[in-house]
Amino acid sequence: MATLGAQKKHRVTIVGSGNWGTTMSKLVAENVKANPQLFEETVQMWVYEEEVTVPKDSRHFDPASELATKPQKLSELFNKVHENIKYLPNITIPANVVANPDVADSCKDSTILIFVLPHQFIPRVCDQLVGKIVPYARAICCTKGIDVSEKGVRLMSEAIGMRLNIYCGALSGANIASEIAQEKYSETTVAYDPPPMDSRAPSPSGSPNASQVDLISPSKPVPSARSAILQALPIDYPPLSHTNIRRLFHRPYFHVRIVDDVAGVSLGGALKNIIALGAGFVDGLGWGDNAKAAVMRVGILEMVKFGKNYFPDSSKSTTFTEESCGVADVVTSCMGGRNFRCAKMAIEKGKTVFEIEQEVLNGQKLQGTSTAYEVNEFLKQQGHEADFPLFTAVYNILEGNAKPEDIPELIEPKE
Ligand SMILES: NC(=O)C1=CN([C@@H]2O[C@H](COP(=O)(O)OP(=O)(O)OC[C@H]3O[C@@H](n4cnc5c(N)ncnc54)[C@H](O)[C@@H]3O)[C@@H](O)[C@H]2O)C=CC1
Ligand SMILES: O=C(CO)COP(=O)(O)O
Repeated sequence: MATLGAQKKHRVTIVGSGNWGTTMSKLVAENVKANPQLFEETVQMWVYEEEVTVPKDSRHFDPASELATKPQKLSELFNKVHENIKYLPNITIPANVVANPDVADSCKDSTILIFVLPHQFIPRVCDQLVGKIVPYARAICCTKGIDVSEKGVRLMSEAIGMRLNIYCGALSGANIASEIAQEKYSETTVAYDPPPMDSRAPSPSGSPNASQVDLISPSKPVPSARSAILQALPIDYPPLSHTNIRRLFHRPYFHVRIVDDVAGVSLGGALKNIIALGAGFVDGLGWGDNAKAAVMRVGILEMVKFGKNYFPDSSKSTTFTEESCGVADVVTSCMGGRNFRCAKMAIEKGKTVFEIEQEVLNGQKLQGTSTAYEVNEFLKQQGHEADFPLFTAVYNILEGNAKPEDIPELIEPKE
């Protein structure tokens, strides 16, 4: 690891390289370059390897050349042309992002792991990292989804943190990746609130220094199970204070607000994808903006209720209303998100959302479909399906048990 005198620098890995993952690599790479006292210049990006063929109109290759016609490994092509031609075409990514197809190698020695994978792949990828990362690494989950099992519901940040024994915060907001990649202004919400650590790990370079402690809310009790497994960041690293976390993500075109409500931020991102499917269904029927607004209103109420009911100690309803990760993300997702667009197209073309996803997304993944199933499985476990009529209606439409035309009746409060 590179050092600056006695001070080490944080090494950053982006775990994921889809549409948002690659966009995240761009903005983080710009920020590590702008903050060389805090971060190593090279940003690793784990690429789920696949063979790709360069599009005929690619700006990088002569269409007649062998490279333009022969399938190539996505990671190798990325490192050659500094563009993810499959998941974020026509956007140049800074040269300090290095694509790496080996997930353990990409995360080795990194103190900051940024997870940006479709949520269904998170458990398997984390399992490959167990025992392969530095024990005091910190993670931020930019994935939108939840983790449901017979034991109940967990945030993706919890799924990551518990598998890897590290602290994991969350980043979520009204963030359509292609707009951010083009440096169009948007806001986001970062929740970062690791439990306070009593002291920093022993360091050869000196005793713990209060100004460098990376604790954020000293007033919060440390849950004993978590404090037992979490390791303090060694003193010779810059603290991961809110200021430094903000330096990692904030750009002139990407404004960051930091909060401590990891549950609220994570739930907003996950649940809005179900609402966006509902909005797409009514838009696909040609019912117009009033119908869409009705679906959004009911969806927002269910989102707030879900947090209150199932994460009562950790989520705050104000996060949904005041921060980008709540109502604002519902709005943008119901106007231009992939879940909205695919649900709308499914109704217009008389196909299922799953078929449309395969046909039009070129490998990108919807998160609303699996989240609707996961939320429904959890609500069934609780016997609470009727308390969340929109979430239940979206699930039933996906399953073929209800029609989009039934939505007004399905979401009407029952006597
Ligand atoms: N694209 C967007 O506008 C935004 C996406 N997000 C969230 O970020 C997360 C990641 O989404 P994107 O980066 O957009 O991905 P994407 O949907 O564009 O791409 C799918 C990704 O999954 C990878 N993949 C396919 N099979 C895999 C496997 N078996 N194991 C591991 N990876 C595999 C592909 O290589 C690709 O990188 C999702 O939870 C999404 O909701 C959040 C904000 C904005
Ligand atoms: O999360 C997003 C916008 O904030 C992107 O939503 P989609 O996955 O529906 O495109």
